[in-house]
Formats: sequence, structure tokens, C-alpha cells
Amino acid sequence: MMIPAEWGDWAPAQARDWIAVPGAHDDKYSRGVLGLLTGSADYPGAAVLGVEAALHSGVGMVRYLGPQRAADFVLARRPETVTAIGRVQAWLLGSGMDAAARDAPTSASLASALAEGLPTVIDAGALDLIGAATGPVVITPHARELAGVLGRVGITVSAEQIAEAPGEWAVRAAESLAVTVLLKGSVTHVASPLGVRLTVARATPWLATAGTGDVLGGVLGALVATHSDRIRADAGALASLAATASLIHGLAAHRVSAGGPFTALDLAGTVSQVVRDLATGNPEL
Ligand SMILES: NC(=O)C1=CN([C@@H]2O[C@H](COP(=O)(O)OP(=O)(O)OC[C@H]3O[C@@H](n4cnc5c(N)ncnc54)[C@H](OP(=O)(O)O)[C@@H]3O)[C@@H](O)[C@H]2O)[C@@H](O)CC1
Ligand SMILES: Nc1ncnc2c1ncn2[C@@H]1O[C@H](COP(=O)(O)OP(=O)(O)O)[C@@H](O)[C@H]1O
Repeated sequence: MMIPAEWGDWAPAQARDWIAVPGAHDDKYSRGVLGLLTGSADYPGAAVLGVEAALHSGVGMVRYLGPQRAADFVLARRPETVTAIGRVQAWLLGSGMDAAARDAPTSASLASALAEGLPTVIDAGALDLIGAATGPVVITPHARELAGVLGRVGITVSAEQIAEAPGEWAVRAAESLAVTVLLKGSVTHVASPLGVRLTVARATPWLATAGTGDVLGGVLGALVATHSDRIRADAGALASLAATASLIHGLAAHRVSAGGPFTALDLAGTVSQVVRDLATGNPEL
């Protein structure tokens, strides 16, 4: 296995360059629209968390196009969300889905989104569909999910082995799958097929609570939607955006935690404060 050449720790000064600040000529469409196919009858809450996080990250519009039960919860929490079908600049797929339990309409919707060639974040219950993507992809597995993804391409590894050497396995996955990999953990590792290797070490162990990964998906989805043109010109941008999303997530966690427990929904609500501090160059970050 290839040993990672050099890992660089991603810092707020670098993340600042990846916050899309709207200008006088922007409207909601020019800022970027994120489409979400997330949530399921079993996990409708993941849809709410992803939408909440995307809206707090600074995006022009969120189109939530998942199952009706989840859409009802999403709209009850966030009436800003649009549930009408329409054009998007990027997709977030799979959070709160179980690949083994996906129904035919959901699989068809995922296939259709993947065929559009748009920048796409693939999480959780859509990770089995990486090979169907036609655009630039970033995947957001934890160690157990990455073991499953690698198993599907004939690489046998356990979640425990991945947790022991996360950097090496993130690189192996990026090279084998030809996608950007954001491997979640106490330190997050981002590896791209082009050789970018970034770590983000700003998290807190209080993040080990249900739903925080769904929040990360929403943050990354928003960043990708607001940089869609740039990604299409240079797929390498996905690694910088993935590291920025993880950094925002970790900084928001510290802020909402202040040394104690917090909920995933409250984490999502804190993301906008961190994005503001990055955008305004707050030196305290
Ligand atoms: N609010 C929402 O809607 C949320 C929705 N979410 C969504 O859920 C989906 C699945 O995500 P995930 O990461 O949990 O799934 P996965 O990698 O299959 O892990 C399963 C493994 O866990 C283990 N296990 C289970 N219970 C255990 C126990 N008590 N103590 C110890 N082990 C236990 C279990 O082991 P087993 O019980 O089989 O022995 C198995 O190995 C995904 O779509 C995500 O987005 C989440 O984000 C949460 C918030
Ligand atoms: N011990 C830890 N220390 C720091 N961050 C953690 C720790 N455990 C989990 N995290 C972070 O919390 C998030 C959990 O995501 P995930 O496992 O997908 O949870 P869920 O499926 O419940 O949303 C990831 O961003 C991960 O990096």
C-alpha cells in the first residue's frame, strides 16, 4: 500500500478562501442550489439535519427531494426549503438511507441524480452507488462505511484496520475509487485521487453523538453547491471544500459544546456563526 507522502493540517486561514460571500449582483440561483436526496421512513431526522446544516452554511437555495414523510418534517422545521423538482448545482445523496432497504423509486431518483454529471456528495446509504456517478464525487464515510465501500471493489479490510491507519486507507480508497474521500474520525482525513492529503484535527469527542455526520453532509453539500463551477473546472477543489466543511463542523462543535454535550440540531444551528467568522476574518478562529 502507498504510504501517504505528506499530510497537511487544514487551517482557518486556508478555509476562508472557500467561503462564497455573496455580492451585489448575486441572487439565490447564482449563489448555488443544493439538491438533497436524503432521509427515509426509518431515518427522517437525517434529512432535517442535513437541510438545517446546509441552510446555515450559506447557500442560495435548498431543494429537498426525498421521501414525503421526511419532506414533511423538513418543511415543518425549515419552510425556506423548496420541495419542488428543479435545477440544482450540486447533490447530497444518501444520509439517513439504508442501501439494503432502499425502495425502487428512491434508487431511481438516486440514479437520475448521479447521471446529471454534477458535483456530488455521497454519504451513508448511497455509498454503494459511487460507480454510477458521472460527475466529480466526494464521499463521506466513517471507518465502517469505508470498509463496506472497499469490500465492494474487492479490497478486504475491517473497520478496525481502517481506524488504525486512517490516512493510508483514505488514500487507498481515493486511488481505487477515483473519488475524493473524507474519512470521518477524531481526526478527519481527506484524500484525493490527484494526491492531495489533508487532515482536520479541530473536532471534539463530544461530536460522537447521533446525527453529527448528517450535519457534516449538509455543510459540505452547501460548500460544493456554492463552488460548482470551480469544481467543474478543477475537481481538485473538492478536497479543499471537504477539509473546509470538516473544519467548520469541528469549530462549530467546540463553540456549541463549550466543554459539554450538545445535540446535532444545535450543532447545525451554530454553523452559521463559524461561517460568519471565517468570512469576516475573525482572528480568534
Ligand atoms: N436522526 C437520524 O435520522 C440519524 C440517522 N442516521 C443514519 O443512520 C444510518 C446508519 O448509520 P450508522 O453509522 O449508524 O450505520 P452503520 O455503519 O450501519 O452502523 C451500524 C453498526 O452499529 C452497530 N450498533 C448499533 N447499535 C449498537 C449499540 N447499541 N451498541 C453497539 N453497536 C451498535 C451495529 O452492530 P450490530 O448491532 O449489528 O452488532 C452495526 O455494526 C445512516 O444512513 C445515517 O445517516 C445516523 O446518522 C444517526 C442519526
Ligand atoms: N471521538 C470523536 N472525536 C472527534 N470527532 C468525532 C468523534 N467521533 C465522531 N466524531 C465526528 O462526528 C461525526 C460522526 O459522524 P457519523 O459517524 O456519520 O455519525 P452519524 O451517522 O450519527 O451522523 C463525524 O464528523 C466524526 O468525525
